[in-house]
Amino acid sequence: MSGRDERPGEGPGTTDPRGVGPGVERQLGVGPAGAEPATVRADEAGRRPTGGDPVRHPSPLLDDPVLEGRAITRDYHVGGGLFRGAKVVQAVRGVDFAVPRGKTLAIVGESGCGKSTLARIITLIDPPTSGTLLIEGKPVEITGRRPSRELRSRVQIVFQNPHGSLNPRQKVGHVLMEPLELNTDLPAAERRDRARAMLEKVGLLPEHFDRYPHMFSGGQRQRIAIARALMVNPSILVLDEPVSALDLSVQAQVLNLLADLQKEFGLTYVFISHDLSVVRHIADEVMVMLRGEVVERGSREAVFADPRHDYTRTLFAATPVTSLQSIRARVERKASRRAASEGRFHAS
Ligand SMILES: Nc1ncnc2c1ncn2[C@@H]1O[C@H](COP(=O)(O)OP(=O)(O)OP(=O)(O)O)[C@@H](O)[C@H]1O
Repeated sequence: MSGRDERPGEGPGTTDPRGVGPGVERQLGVGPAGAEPATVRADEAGRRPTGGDPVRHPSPLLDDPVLEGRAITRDYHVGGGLFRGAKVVQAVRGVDFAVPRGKTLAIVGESGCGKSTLARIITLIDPPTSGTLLIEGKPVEITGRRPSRELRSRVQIVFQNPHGSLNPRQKVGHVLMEPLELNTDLPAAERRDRARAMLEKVGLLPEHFDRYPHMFSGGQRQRIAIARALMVNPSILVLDEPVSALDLSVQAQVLNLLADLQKEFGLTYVFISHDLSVVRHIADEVMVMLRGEVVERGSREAVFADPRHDYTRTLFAATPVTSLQSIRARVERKASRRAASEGRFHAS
């Protein structure tokens, strides 16, 4: 999704990474003359609102959801000053979703459609302006108070950029143990054991505990970020473009790892991506967003086989959907071309 880096250590309960947290927003909310803020859609390029009900394909996945959103809306108040009212940007509008345990909901849509905003709401970083978020069947209160430690540990997030999301000054062991320090009362020895075991779960080695993030490749760093997210035993993982900063062959490895971890821990994923090849590989359910609203939703098979909303069709037409096998084949072709040209170089 966005190319921006998330700050290290950011997690549930912190303010918005762009610096407009709920507190600041409240200050911006009312202009001096008490005028109502002007309300605009997230997209201000003069395009028409989408309107209408979203296309809903029949979905077998909606029973017993572990994560549910009902009519979630998020407004941001921007601009304004002493003599001007703030403008309200509706980043997310009336969004409903439901994901059962152990399944993957993919959220797709172009830049600015509200994917990150929704991710921050689901991970309890940012409260919705209205609507209800339910985690494991329990509604999350929007009271302005920080959600409980227990609740925050149920949902964790992995960001796009493994370089930006790991503190370069902290050893991997520290990076992994930090969420346990913040969210649990586990003794230090147990925290260490759990961190070493988690490194193995994500395909790294226990001795990597004492190394620094810069000593790892991009794919390995994303494995570290995944391990950190799993340290507090979450039931839901929000994966915000988790492989888009990686090379194609590494993408496949990380996606396979995510699939294995999902099976092993019964994890529920919310997978945010603009890459339809990846979505086709990993999603059970697909939700297409446009300008803050859901325009189409359904099982992966239904949405890919029969996209009904004009926007979904345009999105699919603009992005050729390739299978992971064909990505791997492309990578292998590239590698063998490289090997052949190196051979020529050495022969000359
Ligand atoms: N903190 C904020 N303050 C003001 N406006 C914001 C804020 N966060 C998001 N927005 C606006 O809300 C809309 C949705 O943004 P969001 O980042 O959720 O979209 P996105 O689909 O994740 O886009 P991208 O893929 O580019 O990150 C955009 O118009 C954006 O400018």
